[in-house]
Amino acid sequence: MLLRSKRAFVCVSYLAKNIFCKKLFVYQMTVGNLEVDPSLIGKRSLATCTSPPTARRAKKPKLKKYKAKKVDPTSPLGVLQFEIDYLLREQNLKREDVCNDVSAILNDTSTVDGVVAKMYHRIVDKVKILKLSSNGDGLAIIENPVEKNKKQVVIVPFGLPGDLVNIKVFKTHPHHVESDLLSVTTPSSMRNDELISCNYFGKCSGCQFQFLEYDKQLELKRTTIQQAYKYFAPRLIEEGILPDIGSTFGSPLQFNYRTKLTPHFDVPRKVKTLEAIPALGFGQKGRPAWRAEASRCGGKGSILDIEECPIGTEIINKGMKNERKRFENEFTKYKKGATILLREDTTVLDSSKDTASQLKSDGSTDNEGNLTHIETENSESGQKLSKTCVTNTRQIVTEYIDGYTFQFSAGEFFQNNNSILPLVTKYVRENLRIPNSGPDDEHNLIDAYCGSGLFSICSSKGVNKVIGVEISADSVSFAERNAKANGIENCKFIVGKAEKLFESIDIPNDRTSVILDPPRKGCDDLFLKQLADYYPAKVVYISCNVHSQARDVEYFLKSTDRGKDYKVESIRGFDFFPQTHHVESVCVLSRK
Ligand SMILES: C[S@@+](CC[C@H](N)C(=O)[O-])C[C@H]1O[C@@H](n2cnc3c(N)ncnc32)[C@H](O)[C@@H]1O
Repeated sequence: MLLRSKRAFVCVSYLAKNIFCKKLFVYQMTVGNLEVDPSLIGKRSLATCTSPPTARRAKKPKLKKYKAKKVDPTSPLGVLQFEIDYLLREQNLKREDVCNDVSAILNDTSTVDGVVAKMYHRIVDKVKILKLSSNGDGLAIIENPVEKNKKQVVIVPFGLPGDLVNIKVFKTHPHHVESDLLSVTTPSSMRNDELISCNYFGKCSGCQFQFLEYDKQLELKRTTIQQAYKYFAPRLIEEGILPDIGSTFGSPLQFNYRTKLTPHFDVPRKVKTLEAIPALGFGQKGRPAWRAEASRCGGKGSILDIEECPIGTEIINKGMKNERKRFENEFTKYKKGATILLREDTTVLDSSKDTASQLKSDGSTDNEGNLTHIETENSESGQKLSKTCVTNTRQIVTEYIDGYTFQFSAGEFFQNNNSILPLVTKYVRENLRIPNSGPDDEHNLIDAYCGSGLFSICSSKGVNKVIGVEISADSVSFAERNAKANGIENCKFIVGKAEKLFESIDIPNDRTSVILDPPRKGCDDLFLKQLADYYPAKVVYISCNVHSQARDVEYFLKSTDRGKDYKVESIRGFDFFPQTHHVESVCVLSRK
């Protein structure tokens, strides 16, 4: 009866060192209005029982232990730890003020379904969003529902600083909780929901910023870079040796720019044959309720069923439509989940010839088996172009950038927003110049992490020698082919880890600039040490993870033998991914 009325007697067994002296405390609690001795919670887990304790010696319950996963500090979860610390400092709080009793939730063996979890995972009204994380989520401070002297740091996706919101907390971590945004009661001055152009925005994990004016997005990305250097290059900040972070370069296209999308689907384990078509699209971000439009779309699973993506290019969206149709007919063949590749492929058309005869034979086809293509024009050169959508990872894709032709395997790395690439390659080229050099002075380039040769080739004019190094043999073979196809003879490419470069380097360091464009995890210390020993005239470091870039720049300047001889000339962001939180950062280093 008591249980029905949502009242339970919760026994908190306080497992002190001396088990014989174990005291059993009985606390009466009401779900959502708990009266418990807070000093007990947090020390041991809560165990519930429906009958009063007897004199018999209770069996020592096995407690589940919370195991924190090791995270790379420059990964989103790692960066969040810095963001929490900074937020706490601003709010005059300490880590211990916001720690959650995760083991109490883990060991919630209540017969009244998850009593402890229910206390933590509740609706909270009128939450003021204080900050934005680098992941594009709102951050706020709320009361701890169990330990009344404590608070909680809460992550609110789609919450903007200044918003007053209602949320539902659904997951507890040691020093933060996750929530869904239920409604915005008072909007932030930054928020303009009328700008949202996608039905799935607010539910899909792809975009975070569609409700922001573009200038505001660029400003926020600059803040992300500033914060990243604060967290990961504190010595450089303390010494005041970093330049102001420049304004972020915008993307010429703010929608329809992504030349690659990878929708996916899941097949539940143990299902032998699928009976209904699974959702095909992108990951869902929690269970938000703040946008009625989004709530109606995409289904309820962890993968949203997505028909169209406004940041994808036109041909990618056509390809997505074709592949969804094909999936409708073929889904029963799949035993496991999979990812579908959609990659834009471009052909320059000879206007004197028939278009159909110039199209490549492979690519996404419509219901009737006809290759789907669109015809368009290069706004700069006026060339007629045909676009198709490639779905086979091994197929060769062509892109035209800066007047050069690039080919690569559809499944290998290539930048995803070709509208911004001419701006980026120009900026990199200009910043590679060695100060006080004349046009006839020797100038060489090293392109570490060169992929299929984008920066090597776009910077090769007027340069004596370019050496690219790249771990993927496939990408290197394309880099070689691309140099040849563009009539470039001064580029040489090496397969291997970036540091392999220094094994047999034959170009003078004083006349050499280095391009670094590593993957998200950044450069290895070994590579940075060898780079400093090589002592190049300039370094241009391009990064898709400004946090690992900041860490590497501090390491290079402060922990390598010759790093102290360098200064940071400039740091600027490039917005490769409008509407999302991502930002690319370019840092230029030169000798003092
Ligand atoms: C961000 S991509 C840049 C590629 C190229 N600069 C571009 O813009 O197309 C990073 C590249 O580094 C390569 N890579 C990853 N780890 C590497 C390593 N240890 N040494 C050399 N290359 C590596 C990847 O295969 C990938 O092509």
